[in-house]
Amino acid sequence: MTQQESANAILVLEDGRSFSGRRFGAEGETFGEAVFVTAMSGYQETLTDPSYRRQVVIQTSPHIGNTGWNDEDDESSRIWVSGYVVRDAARVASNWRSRRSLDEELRAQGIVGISDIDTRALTRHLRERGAMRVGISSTETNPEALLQRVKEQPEMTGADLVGEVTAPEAYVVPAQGEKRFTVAAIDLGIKSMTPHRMAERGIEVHVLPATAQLDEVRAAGADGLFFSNGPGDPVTTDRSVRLLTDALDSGMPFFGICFGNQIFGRTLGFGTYKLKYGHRGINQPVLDRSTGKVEVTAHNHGFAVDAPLDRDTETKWGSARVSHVGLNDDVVEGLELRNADGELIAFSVQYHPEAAAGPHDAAYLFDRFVEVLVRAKEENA
Ligand SMILES: NC(=O)CC[C@H](N)C(=O)O
Repeated sequence: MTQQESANAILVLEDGRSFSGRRFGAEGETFGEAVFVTAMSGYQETLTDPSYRRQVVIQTSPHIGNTGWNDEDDESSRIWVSGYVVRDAARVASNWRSRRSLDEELRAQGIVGISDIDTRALTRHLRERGAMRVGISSTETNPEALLQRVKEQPEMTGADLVGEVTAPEAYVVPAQGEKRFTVAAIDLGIKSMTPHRMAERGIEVHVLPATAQLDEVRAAGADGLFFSNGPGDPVTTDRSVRLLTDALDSGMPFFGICFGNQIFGRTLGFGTYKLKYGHRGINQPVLDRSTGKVEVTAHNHGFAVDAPLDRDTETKWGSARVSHVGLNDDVVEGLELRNADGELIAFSVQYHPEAAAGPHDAAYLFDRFVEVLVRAKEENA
């Protein structure tokens, strides 16, 4: 079916604003939190990122689908977004790795989308009013009726979604080359590039379900603990805060990404809050305050840590501080914890050094983790 022949569809925001467009992907009706992504490439990685669970993703880049869908770039076993919104869906997929079109993949996975929407107007609306619930339907023609159902949907604030995305069983990603360390990576919605980046550095990664506690981390023979990205509100992560507290009490090195940064923040005693519309894209500038370098980074977060930028915070493990700051809005983008000797023992970033998709400026953070593991091993030897 060509785009011209495809059926009409509607999109309705919870504040009543509506748009009409065309069905894209599966036919049907879907709901979620409306969020916009500014990346101009990497839609396959975006769609398969488990952190987008229960979110309807709007691409600000106007042409989507040009490179089709391949068998290599998935960041997990499936598409997780609850809906997909684009301006102009590519009619022809053209790439040597493409196996099928984006529309075919969305349909095969039952993902409802909409195209031919004024995504610029929609994004400006969300920037002004903030992220909100949305519905998309190719079966309903009455926006008022869809609006009623949008208002019945749960909000993202308070949402506990990790149980819907975590691995049911533990699995191992082997180290590449000589094995130097073992790390237990708690799967809160992990992207496959993350264990890959560690494996490239000689780390054997034991990916554990989100329910894992310290005895399971120990049983894996872990030299260090890692917390992944993940969907939902960080206030729902008490179980993970307990695990991280136990791990830090036992002197275990820690590294966290995104949701992992928010959980580290809570463990250090900081609060979290919801951003007006979040950071989602692959060209967000961040300052590493320890080196003064600016890096261009991949982001996907709707919540952030509330920690002071101008002073250190004393904890029972040592001194905590904000290590990275977003240069667009001064949002906390990283945290670090140093012991009484000033040595780094645990750290995290709010953004995505695994960079799938995105620039590789922040890859040094995996090397930083290796340095922390090396020192901890030397001290325990
Ligand atoms: N990618 C992530 O880990 C996102 C963390 C959290 N769900 C947020 O929206 O801020």
